[in-house]
Formats: sequence, C-alpha cells, structure tokens
Amino acid sequence: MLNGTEILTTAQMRAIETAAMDSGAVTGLDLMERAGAAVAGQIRLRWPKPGQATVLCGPGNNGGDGYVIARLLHRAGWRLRVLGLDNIPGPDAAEMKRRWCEIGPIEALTGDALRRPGESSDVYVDAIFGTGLARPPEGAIADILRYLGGSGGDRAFFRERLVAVDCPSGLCMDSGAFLGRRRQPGDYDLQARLTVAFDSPKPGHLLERGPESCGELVIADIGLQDWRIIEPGRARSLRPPALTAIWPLFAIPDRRRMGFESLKRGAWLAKRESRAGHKFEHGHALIIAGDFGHGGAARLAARAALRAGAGLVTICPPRSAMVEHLGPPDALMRRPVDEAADLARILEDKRITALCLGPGCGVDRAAELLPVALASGRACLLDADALTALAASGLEGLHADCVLTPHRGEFARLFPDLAERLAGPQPPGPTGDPDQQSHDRDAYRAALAGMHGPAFSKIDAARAAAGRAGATVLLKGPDTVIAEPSRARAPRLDRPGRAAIHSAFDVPWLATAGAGDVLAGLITGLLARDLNPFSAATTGAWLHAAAARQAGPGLIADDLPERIPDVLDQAASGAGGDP
Ligand SMILES: NC(=O)C1=CN([C@@H]2O[C@H](COP(=O)(O)OP(=O)(O)OC[C@H]3O[C@@H](n4cnc5c(N)ncnc54)[C@H](O)[C@@H]3O)[C@@H](O)[C@H]2O)[C@@H](O)CC1
Ligand SMILES: Nc1ncnc2c1ncn2[C@@H]1O[C@H](COP(=O)(O)OP(=O)(O)O)[C@@H](O)[C@H]1O
Ligand SMILES: [K+]
Repeated sequence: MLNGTEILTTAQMRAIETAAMDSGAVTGLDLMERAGAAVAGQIRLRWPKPGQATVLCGPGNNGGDGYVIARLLHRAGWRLRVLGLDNIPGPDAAEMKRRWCEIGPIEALTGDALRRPGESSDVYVDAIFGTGLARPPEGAIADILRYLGGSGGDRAFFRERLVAVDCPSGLCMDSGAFLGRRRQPGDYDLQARLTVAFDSPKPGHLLERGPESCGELVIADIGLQDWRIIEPGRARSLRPPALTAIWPLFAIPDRRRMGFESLKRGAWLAKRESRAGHKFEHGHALIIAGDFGHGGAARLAARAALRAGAGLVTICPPRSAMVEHLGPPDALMRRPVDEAADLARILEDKRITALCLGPGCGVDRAAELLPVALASGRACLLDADALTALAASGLEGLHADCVLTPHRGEFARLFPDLAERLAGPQPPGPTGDPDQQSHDRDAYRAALAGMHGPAFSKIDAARAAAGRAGATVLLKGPDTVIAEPSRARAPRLDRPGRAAIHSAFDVPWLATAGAGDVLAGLITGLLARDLNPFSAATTGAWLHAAAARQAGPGLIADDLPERIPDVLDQAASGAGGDP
C-alpha cells in the first residue's frame, strides 16, 4: 500500500529539473539517460526474454527518452524498430537521437508504418509526448494514438504491450484529461499496461482518466532528491488500484521544501489514547436529521461520527420524526429540532463543537437551519440538501471552519461556471471526434488551435471553489479532491491553500447509496474532535475508503462505520499504512 506522498504539477517538475541542472551537479543528458534506463529496466523486469520492441519517439525530450530506451534494449539483445519525426529536437534529445542513429534506422512516425503487416512487436514504447504536451494531438500522431488505443480493433493487444514513458501520450498530466477529447471515457483512449513516470506522480496520473489509462504506475527515481524533500521510507512503486494515499500538493515550486505535510495520523491516534480526558474533550457533534421517513441518512452520519471518535453525538430530527430514531445505537443522544430557534437554543451549549447539516434533511429545512448553524461559528459539515440550500443563498455565511462535500452534481449547483470548465474543453460537435464529425471539422480544428496548456483540472476547480467559499471543499468521486482556501491573510491567486487527492479507484463498491452520508459523519466526528477542516476532510476520506476496502464488494453504507475500529487499529499498529 502506498503511503502519502507529494505529487508535483508539471510546472513544479520542470522547476526541480531546472534547479538540478542549474546547480551544475547534473546535466539534461544525465537525466535523460537515467529516465530511459529506468523505463528499459522496467521493461526488462516484465519481459525477461529479449523480444521485439517498437519505440515511438515524439518531437521533444519524451522522444529523447525513447531513443535512450531503444539503445539500451538493443544492448540487452532486443530487436528494435524505432519510429520518429524528422525534426530537430532540443540538444539533449538530439544527442540521444544521434546515438541511436549509430545503431539503427529511424522510420517515419506514421500510422502506416505502425500498421505495417508482419511487424508485430512484444512491446510498444510510447515516447511521443510527456510533460510538454501543449495542445491536443492532431494529424498523423493523433491517428497513431487512436490506433494504439484500439481503433484498429486491437485494443486488448496494445493494452498488454504498451509501455508509456512518463504518461500515455495525449494525457494532460496536470488534469488527467485527454487534451481535446471528451472528459468522459472515450473510444480509443490510450490504455497502457505500464507507465513509468519520473520522480513523482503528477495530478494527471491520479485524476479522471489517468489511473485507468496509465495501467500500472511506477515512479522512477532519477536522482532529483537533492532539489526536493523526500519522505524517508516512502514506497516508490504503486499500482493505481492500490492507491490510498493523500497527496498534498502545492502550487508554488519551493526548492527547499515542496510542501509535504504528514498528516501524522499515528501521532493523532496516540494523543487520543494518552488523553485521560472526559468525553467532552473529544467533542460533541450534532447531526441534523430530516422529516419522518428520511432519517436513515442522518443516522448513518451519526453512527460514523461516533466511530470517528467524537465524545458525544446527538441527532436532531423534527419532533414528529423522533420515533424513527429510537433504535440503536444506544450511544446516540436525541434532541428534537423543529425550527431555527430550537437549534439556536441547543447551540447555546458551548460544548457542541461541530454540526452536520444536509443528509436526508430536506432542502427547505436545511435552508431554514443553515443561517443559525453558520452564525454559531461552529465547525460545519455541509452536504446534500444543505449544499442545495447554500447554492440558493449564494454561499452566504460560510466561514473557514466549514467543510463542503459536494459530488459532481452538487458542485455544479454551487459553482456552475467551474463545473462547466471542468466538463470542457469540449470540442464542438456532439461527439467531439473530428473523424465522426466531418462537417464540423473546421470548427473543431479552430477550437483546437485556441487550446494551450493543461486542461482545467479537478484540483483547479476545487481550489477555486474553496477560495470562493472561504471554506474547505471536498469534491467527491473515485478521485476525490480536497482543497482548502488560501491561508494567506490576503487571499492570493498564486498562493492557494493546500490540496490533496484521495484516490479510491480500487473500491468502486463505495459508490453506493448512503456512502456519502457516512463520509459526512466521519468528517463531522473529526471536526468535533478539533481537527482542522483540511485534516478532518482528508482523514475522513481516507477512513471512508479504508473501511470500504476492508468490507469489500457487497458493501452497503451501513457496513462502513462498523469497519472503522479495525481501520484505526491497523493504522495505529502501522499495518494499514500512514495515509
Ligand atoms: N527536462 C528534463 O530534463 C527531462 C525530461 N524528461 C522527459 O522529457 C519530457 C518532457 O520533455 P519536453 O518538455 O521536451 O516535452 P515533450 O517531449 O513531452 O513534448 C514537447 C514537444 O512536443 C511538441 N508538442 C506538444 N504538444 C504537441 C502536439 N499536440 N502536437 C505536436 N507537437 C506537440 C512541443 O512543441 C515540443 O516540441 C518528460 O515527459 C520526460 O519524458 C526526462 O528525460 C527526464 C529529464
Ligand atoms: N467509482 C467510485 N469509486 C470509489 N468511490 C466512489 C466512486 N464513486 C463515488 N465514490 C465515493 O462514494 C461516495 C458517494 O457519495 P454520494 O455521491 O454523496 O452518495 P450518497 O448521497 O448516495 O451517499 C463518495 O465518498 C464518493 O467519493
Ligand atoms: K509518453
């Protein structure tokens, strides 16, 4: 299991490489040789018997890596076909290309060459584009990428044989979107068996289409440690399905420290054990429930808040629905809340440290109670109906101790413009595929021409939302992103708050009714225990997925809180890994 570590944006990665090269301690050629050697080594590990490899080299340094890989595989006894472009790449890639040319020929990088009958290879190395992808692939290269993605009917063939250098080409490493393609899974998206990335994962390896497209992800050390901090003992190889990590991410390259922050979960647990504290020292969480017949969601949240270690948890349905909450757990307290004044009265008790509003609440009731909840200044977890109410009120009254936990639909209600950007860039035409939309081809090309740089990512969206809300935002999904507002006194665009990705692609059974309510309860319990909003949200996301992992397929939301003790036990003993 992978422990929490840093991810780097492509800009940060470039900053580190530049710092390393500027120091004079390492050259670009050295780095390229190491990168190529890492990929060739991983290939030889998986295919111990030398076979035939086709290496596809693009116009930049990613292609340079490809020429190194070809040379090293050739030296190891492989038969090589190298397809490349007739361009003059940067000096390092040009030198690697020259060294390959002393060994063998370069064929033109065209679909026809790739498709030539009788030229089947055991391994195809995709060294076309890496971090330098600046716009959607077009023309012959787009054709090649579609072919590798199975447009010739060979999807399974390439999925077994494709090794991507740094990333599958066309994937935007800052967002996990295929540039110029639909954000949803598309036909012929590249799917590699293995991706070898350098130094650190990038957001695109973990978000959206990245995990599926990359296949097994190996992070190769190319000796850039001195220009960043590496957490001791960190795992360096991972399979996306096994990812459970929290990945703090900072936007500002800082050569001394790239911003890793251990969540110190072990220490946090130990602190709890060592406190000879009264139950109130572990906080008191209030869970607002809805009308009769809708109490299940709030009860799931309440159970989760108890399991997360809140000292006390009180559920607050309307008086008419109290009877629905008379069953277990007996640890749960019950108090009726019919209207805002009732809630205000309960909140006069200063020992109440956090509230959860939204699950099963009903939009009208959430709208009525929201102002009192927010005005109380208590830590507030807002989910489900509270988010709908919040969207209608224009985010009014939010403060820094609030955590919003929208899924995509709720996010779109709260931040329609951000959701729209996140759904794009959408090339014109119903399918967005120029081959299927020939009448729209000109418009498509015009749109592509205007596209530069990384696509707007889920991290960008969550960060912008957190900045706007002045609160922590957890945007749900298999690639949950958590962002906090800027902690700078005056919010600065170039200094956003922390962000983390929590990857749960390996537990698709978590997408089940009520799972979100449990997450809301876990985070509320942690808020009640005085974790700061960002830590509560990241820790809650981790606990949630870890519980789902333990429960396995067949999970229903009710199972999740019951798994928490085992998850905590394993985390405390180190067996479950420190997220
Ligand atoms: N910078 C370094 O020192 C190192 C870089 N390495 C490799 O270098 C890669 C980054 O290299 P580059 O920055 O040269 O970038 P890439 O090789 O990823 O691609 C950049 C080139 O492709 C062109 N390009 C971008 N999008 C295009 C499109 N849609 N259609 C046609 N051409 C397009 C650019 O104009 C540029 O010529 C990394 O991913 C990694 O594989 C490694 O060798 C390690 C060391
Ligand atoms: N494919 C998936 N794999 C893993 N986790 C997922 C997946 N889809 C959704 N989730 C997680 O499941 C939970 C579902 O929450 P939500 O959408 O609010 O559902 P509900 O309202 O039914 O509880 C969230 O924590 C989300 O991150
Ligand atoms: K690549």
